[in-house]
Amino acid sequence: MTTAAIEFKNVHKSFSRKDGTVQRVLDGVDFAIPTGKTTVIAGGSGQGKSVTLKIILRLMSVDSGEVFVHGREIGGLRGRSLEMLRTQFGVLFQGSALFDSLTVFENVALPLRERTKKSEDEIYEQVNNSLAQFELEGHEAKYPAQLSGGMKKRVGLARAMQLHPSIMLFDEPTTGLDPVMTREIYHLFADTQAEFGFTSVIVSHDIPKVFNLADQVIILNRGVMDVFDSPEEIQWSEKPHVQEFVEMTMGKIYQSQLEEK
Ligand SMILES: Nc1ncnc2c1ncn2[C@@H]1O[C@H](COP(=O)(O)OP(=O)(O)OP(=O)(O)O)[C@@H](O)[C@H]1O
Repeated sequence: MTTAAIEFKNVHKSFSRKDGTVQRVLDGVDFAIPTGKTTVIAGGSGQGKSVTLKIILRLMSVDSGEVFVHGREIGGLRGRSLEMLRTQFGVLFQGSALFDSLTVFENVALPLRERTKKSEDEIYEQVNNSLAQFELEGHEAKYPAQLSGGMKKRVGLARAMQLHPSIMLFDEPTTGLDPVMTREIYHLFADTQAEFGFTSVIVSHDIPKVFNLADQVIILNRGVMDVFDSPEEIQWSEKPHVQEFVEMTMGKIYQSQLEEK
């Protein structure tokens, strides 16, 4: 059996509130994200999706339990080992996180300038190839404010791909996009993944659209995660916290299926 790209074993994470109470965000979570596949982590607002991503990147530590990336437990990593861990990830956040004062070219070139010893000629060639691949030719001198929402996502994706990550993390990647643009961006993710073969983890509220992409869906509700291989499996689950999630979201799924017809 191949090693999972990411694995959580009995992970707990709580926060102390000002009123002295404790908020349990992850309450003994177990899951494995298979290498080279697409996993969607879905859950309502405030259920701990972003916390999960921060734990994976070791931007946040766990209270107890273990987290493995490509079979290596990451809790004890420090300094250079932690840096090495993070270079395995490409990240695309909600707002694309582009630097407003940098052009498209400079934004995409940034990881190469900061993290590699490549010459300017090599950077020029690699970035231009990427811009062509992500259909951004002719826009290299533009600033983020001059781009559409979909173009910003493409620039963010091009930048995230520069160091050839083995795992891509997408945090609500289609926020602010209309349905047509959303579909285009998800196709682009799928095509890019097919070409580069990375493991894809998508955190999203956008349940109907992402289900089409997912090899596996993890539902996060009330501190518990459940893993499913298909939307049908989720729908027929008898677990109360999954049913609660289904009630909140499935109406939206049917609505979207009607709209597609
Ligand atoms: N550093 C922190 N200190 C205290 N509480 C935190 C911290 N980070 C997150 N939380 C709390 O943990 C809970 C989960 O937060 P998280 O951002 O992971 O939710 P989410 O599922 O990503 O929600 P959304 O979809 O709204 O972004 C929230 O109630 C949040 O207030």
